[in-house]
Amino acid sequence: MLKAENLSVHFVVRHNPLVRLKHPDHTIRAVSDVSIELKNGEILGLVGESGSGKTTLARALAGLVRPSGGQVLYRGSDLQKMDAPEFKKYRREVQLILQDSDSTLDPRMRLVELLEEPLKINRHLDKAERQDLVSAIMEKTFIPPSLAGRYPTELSGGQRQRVSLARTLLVRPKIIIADEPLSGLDTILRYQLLKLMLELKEEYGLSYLLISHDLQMISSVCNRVAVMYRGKLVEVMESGNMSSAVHPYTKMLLAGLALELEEGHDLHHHAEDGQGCGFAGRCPVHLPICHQETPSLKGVSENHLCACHLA
Ligand SMILES: Nc1ncnc2c1ncn2[C@@H]1O[C@H](COP(=O)(O)OP(=O)(O)OP(=O)(O)O)[C@@H](O)[C@H]1O
Repeated sequence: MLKAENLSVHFVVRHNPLVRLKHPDHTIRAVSDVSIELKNGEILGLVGESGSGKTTLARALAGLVRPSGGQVLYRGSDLQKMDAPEFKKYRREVQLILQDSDSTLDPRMRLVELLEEPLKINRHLDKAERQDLVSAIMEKTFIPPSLAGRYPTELSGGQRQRVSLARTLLVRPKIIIADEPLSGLDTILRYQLLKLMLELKEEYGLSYLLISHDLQMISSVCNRVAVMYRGKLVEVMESGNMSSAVHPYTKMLLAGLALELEEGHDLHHHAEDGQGCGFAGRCPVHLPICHQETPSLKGVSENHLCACHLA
């Protein structure tokens, strides 16, 4: 349904001496040669530590960042070749919810206005019809009517995330890309929001790309999980099969170890800046070849891909 084919997104940063030090060609390779498909009705999880390129990949899939190489295909159509009406439809059908809902909600608008806004932009409805839809979505997303007149700063983090979800649903998307939708929420609120998202998936016929640092949470709700490290996919597998993870980085994530970084570890140094596997320097089982050749993502069993020389 939504496909990245050999997708790369590079940022050229000319005036930052620190970037120049780490990337002599001034280029940060945030996403490098990524191929993955979100299938119709699927919940696909994307995990990886900070700086691994998850948000950049999400933004490219949502049409917000132009790829440096490769393609994004939506129902077989190349995003770069869509005309304006096609692209507008695409932007409506593929919605991105960001981790920081505070920045996407206009602080000058009351909750009810925030919910009416996407209906004004995307649909030709009169005031009464808009109000009916707003009331219905508030009920579905458990936003009490008593909050209708509040501003975003007068809402809790969990309420703001539900408002973001409600705004997104009002434009009737087919795909929701949710970038850390649960971050900043306590355990109970995380569980409630996740449960709500899953219930609404069936009702609205949605497919989800869920992005998170939290492999445990992601694997408990997703059909498949893609693991990203330094701009590349290192493993893609069915989430029911996580115990057969092969890549040493996925194993570290599963053991809850990978986010425990050694002091001075450079998260933002990307694999393509040197030769070999980007994980070799941290890998407990690396071989000489890991420092010489970049492993490609290849099938290790049915529906299971891994980029590791040892796989
Ligand atoms: N607009 C930009 N200009 C320059 N570099 C960027 C830009 N956006 C992202 N980057 C860099 O690209 C790399 C990947 O960033 P990205 O935000 O995609 O990672 P992430 O995995 O989503 O991280 P986090 O989990 O912290 O959100 C990082 O090195 C980041 O500094």
